[in-house]
Parts: sequence; structure tokens; C-alpha cells
Amino acid sequence: MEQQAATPAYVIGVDYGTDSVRAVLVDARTGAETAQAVHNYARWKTLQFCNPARNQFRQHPLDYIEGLEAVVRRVAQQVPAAHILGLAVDTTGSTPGAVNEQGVALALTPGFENNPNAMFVLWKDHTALDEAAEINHKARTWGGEDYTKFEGGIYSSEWFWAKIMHVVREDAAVAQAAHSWMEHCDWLTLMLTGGDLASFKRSRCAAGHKAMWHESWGGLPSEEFLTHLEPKLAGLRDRLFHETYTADEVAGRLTEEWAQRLGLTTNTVVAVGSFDAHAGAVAGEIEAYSMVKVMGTSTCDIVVAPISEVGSHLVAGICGQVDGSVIPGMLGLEAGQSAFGDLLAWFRQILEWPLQNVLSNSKVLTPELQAALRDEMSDQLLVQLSEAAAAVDPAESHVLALDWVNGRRTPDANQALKGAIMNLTMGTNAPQIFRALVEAICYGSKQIVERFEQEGVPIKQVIGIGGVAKKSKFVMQTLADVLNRPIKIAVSEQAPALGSAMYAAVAAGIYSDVLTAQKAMGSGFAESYEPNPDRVADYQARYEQYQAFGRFVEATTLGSSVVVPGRDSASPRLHDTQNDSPKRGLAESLPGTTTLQHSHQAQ
Ligand SMILES: Nc1ncnc2c1ncn2[C@@H]1O[C@H](COP(=O)(O)OP(=O)(O)O)[C@@H](O)[C@H]1O
Ligand SMILES: O=C(CO)[C@@H](O)[C@@H](O)COP(=O)(O)O
Repeated sequence: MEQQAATPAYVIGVDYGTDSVRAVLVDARTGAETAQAVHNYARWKTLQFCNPARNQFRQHPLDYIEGLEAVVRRVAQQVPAAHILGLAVDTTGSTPGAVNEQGVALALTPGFENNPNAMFVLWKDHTALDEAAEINHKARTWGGEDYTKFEGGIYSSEWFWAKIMHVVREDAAVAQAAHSWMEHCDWLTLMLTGGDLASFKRSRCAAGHKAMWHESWGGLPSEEFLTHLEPKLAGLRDRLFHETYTADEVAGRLTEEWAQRLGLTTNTVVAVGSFDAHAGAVAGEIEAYSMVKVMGTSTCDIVVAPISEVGSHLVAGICGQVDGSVIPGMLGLEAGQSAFGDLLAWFRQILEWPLQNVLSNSKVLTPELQAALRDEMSDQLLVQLSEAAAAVDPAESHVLALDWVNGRRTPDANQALKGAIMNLTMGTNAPQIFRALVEAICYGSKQIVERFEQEGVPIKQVIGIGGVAKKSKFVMQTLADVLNRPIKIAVSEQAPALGSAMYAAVAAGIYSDVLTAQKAMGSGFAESYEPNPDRVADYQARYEQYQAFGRFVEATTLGSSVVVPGRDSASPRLHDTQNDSPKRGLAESLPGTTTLQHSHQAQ
């Protein structure tokens, strides 16, 4: 520690996940997590403002504000406010929202309170599929710079520009009232520190991975490119930002109002915002060529590499390579799966249908008993399914699944893809299907590791953090077997929040840089899953079946505009796959395949 050790020094990390926000109060000298608090978003819980059938997922800024006050007040009470020197926020992303000239989210202004287009467009909202396809097409054909090149070569509907384009096209009132747009992590940081929107320090992590910001072309894509894409974007570039800042930098200090609302002081330094996965990787003690897998609703797979070694070498099919997005001075590379725990949650929801729908008509059970039963089932279902699935004899089940229920994020983003399950028989049971789903998310992970290595980025170790890493020994053991690599699990229950606390400690001047903060505040590793040599060969064979199944489904996905993966061809990316004829030959390459079932629903 570089500051005088006797002075108590605490920092707060605030981590906004998909369903909840958590805060940790950390002793910056030791890294000890003194207190933590979690708050579930009230409106989000009932999916108010969402339409899952249309892949529309919006979050109200009031959910974020209520959560912030609840969790920060709770942890801040544990020590004198004057001892809390820094605070930093990480959020999901890309989760942009429209703001007015003062940086106030439109949904907090009169007339827009209940308009989903005036809210934050959550990372998993895929309403902008067509816009992403247009961006990809334009980037390759307009004759200028291919702005997607540092973002894996394929722009995703999960990201900033696609979402903005979609909303301004759909909603003239929002388009008219939106002075600018902000990522969730930037919006919160501005709100806490006050100040001027135009000079506010936006996050390098968010801008580099999701908004095609890159120093080599002077920041954001050019005005010409943006207006070519959509005339309604005219002028927005200048009202966004030019510079970006790494998460160890000072964004400002808490305003009087927010110091009071949070039980802190105006001396508390607020660091520049970042994304949850990147902050989590810092807490997971990431180092060069480690992959930190943040395994929750989705996965984010974060790798860092020295700029001198990977530098401007382009890695195809990932979610971006950004100077300083994780550790300032190093290249941060991101990949991931749009559904990881979410695929298992989807299956739980299918199994819960009678509980939600039939039980409410029960003449036998009181409403109280019904609610108690629902809660117990919901709590226990994944745990008990995991136990039963672990006992399935792999030789007796040929069920094979794809993990694309929320599209495929990497390798080669294609959010229009759908999930699929094959090889069902009259003997197939729930644990066998569950096991196939778990295998599918692990095979999806293996494809990502292989892509990094094929692209010249070696993966020297795998570190697991996040809800699934902590909660499911079954998933972690399967992952170690499928990857044929050990997986170290970080101790921290709240890794992204701890990572933000490390960023805050640097911004507050307690440490000189993130690597020093990481060493001093890291909480180490709890356990390691070793691959079981008896399982490796079998999983390798099944992985090849998964890949063949994936190729078949991708070639036959119907009813939506699909971005064709691949960065080399200059041909248009947007095409209607309804006109494609299924490539039946791939089905024949699936060993043990007698029946093939896949999803044909339109988006
Ligand atoms: N016992 C379990 N086995 C496997 N997955 C689980 C289990 N319990 C919860 N999950 C999954 O964990 C995910 C939530 O992860 P978490 O890291 O807590 O949240 P977030 O992604 O919002 O940060 C959910 O998708 C859920 O399905
Ligand atoms: O994509 C990113 C970061 O780039 C994540 O915010 C997104 O996958 C959501 O993460 P969670 O699954 O909520 O942990």
C-alpha cells in the first residue's frame, strides 16, 4: 500500500447485473469485504416494459436509482462515511439509454415515464437485428474504414449503435427528445458526480467494445458513415463524446445531493464506469493470456494481452479488442455466450409452467400453499436437476442441444440463431435434457477458447467467476471435462463489485495502478476443477456432433435476416434465409442421428 497504512481507507464497488444490483464495502488495505448488499429490480422482476416474445428487454432508470440507494446506504453504514474514499460503478452492457441535455434519462422526464423506448435497452434486447445487419453490410461496402474491425468484424444487435438506430426509427418522440445516449455505467456515474454532459468522462470499456470507438480513426465512426446508415443519426456523433477514459481515472466527486442520499461525503471520489465482466476479470486476478469466464445469465470471456504482442492483430469473431478496457496499458479482449445460466433458467421455466398456470386453479391447495410450493420448486429445481443429470450415464443418452436460445454472441455474432434439441426418444427424461443443455453451454465455451487460439491468442489458464461458477459444481466439472483444462474459481462472491472497488481504490489515489490494487485486494481462489481423463474423449466426440448440429441449424435457420459470419468476403451480409435451401448433407454427418428437430419460428 502506497498511502499511510494507519489511515482507514474503504472503497465501494457497485455492480449492476441483469436482475439485481450489489454493493460491496471493501477495506482497501486488505481487500476484506466488510459488507455487501443486494437489491432486486422491482419493475424488472415482473418484466414490466419487456416483451420476451419480441426479444424486447427494457429497464426503467428508477429500478437502478432505487437499487443504488438501497445497497450503498446499507454497506456505507458499517464504517464512518469519512473513511470511504472511493466508489465505482460497473453495469451490464451494451445497455444504452436516451438522455436529455442535462444527462437525465428520458424515462425520468414528463411524458416518457412509461415509454420503453425512453428506458435503458438491456444488453439482451435483440430488437435491433436488422439494424445490426445493416451496420455490417454498410461497414464492408461503403468504401471507407470498416469500423467493425476491432469488434471481431461483426457488429451485434446487442450493441450501442444498432440499438440507437432501432429506437430512433421506431419512436419519433424519443428520437426528437434524445439529446444524447449514454451507456448505463456512464449515465449513473454522471448522475453521481453532476457536471456537464459534454465534458463528462465516458467509459473506454463501453465505447471501445460496443460503440466502435477507436483512436486510429479519431474516436467514433465518422458522421458520414453514421448518416449513410440512418439520416436520423445526423448530429448525434457531436453530442456523444470524442475522448474516452479507463476505469482507474477520476470521473468526479459525489454531489452534495448524492452524498446525502447514499450516506457518504462529497470527498468520495467516483471512478469512470466500466462493464461488469471487465471489472469481474480484474477481481478474478486476470493476467496476460488468462481467460476469466464470468458465468451468470450469459458469459463474458475476458482475456488480456500485452499490446506489444497482440496490438493491432485483428481477432475475428469476438466482441472486441480494446486498449485498456480491463487493465489500463493492456489490450482487453472480450467474447461470450448470450445464454449460459439463462439456458438452464429457460428449462426451469418450461418445467414450472404447471406451477404457474395449473396450480392457481387448484381446489385443494390454498393460495398460501401454492405460493410456498412455487417458491420451493423454484429454489430446488436447478439443484436437484443437476444432481440427477450428474448421475445420467452418458452412454445411455444421445440428447444433443444447442445453446443459442438467445442467439450466438461468439464466435461470429449471429443473434438471429435459435436454440435446438435433437435425439429425443420416448425414453428421454428431464435430467437427460438438462444434461444436454449443460453440455451445450460448455461446448459453446469450448468454441470460444478454440477461436482465440486459432486467432493466435493462447489461453494459458481458465478462471471462473459469477453465479454459476459459485453455485454449480456440476456445470463447472462438465466445463473442465469438455475444455480438458483445469478451472480455478475465484473466492469472491461478488467479483465484479470487488473489481469496481479496485478501480475505485486507484482513482482515489490509494494505489498507483490497477495491477498493484489487484495484488493487494485480490481474494484468491477457492477451488479448482480438474478434467476427468475418463470423460475427455467422449466429450470431444460429442463436441464434434454439437458443431455439426450447429452448422446444420445455422444453414437452415428460417424467418429472419441473418448476418453471415466471416470477415473476408465483401458480399452483402444481409439476406433472407427463408430462401436458403437446407443443407441436408450436414445432418448426415451427425453420428447416431436418426431424427432431427429444430426451431423454425420467425423472430
Ligand atoms: N444451481 C444452479 N445451477 C446452474 N445454474 C444456476 C444455479 N442457480 C442459478 N443458476 C443460474 O445463475 C444465473 C444467474 O447468475 P448470476 O451471476 O447470479 O446473475 P447475473 O448474470 O445477473 O450477474 C441464472 O441464469 C441461473 O439460471
Ligand atoms: O456483455 C456484457 C459485458 O460486455 C455483460 O454485461 C452481459 O453479458 C450481461 O452480464 P450478466 O450475464 O448479467 O452477468
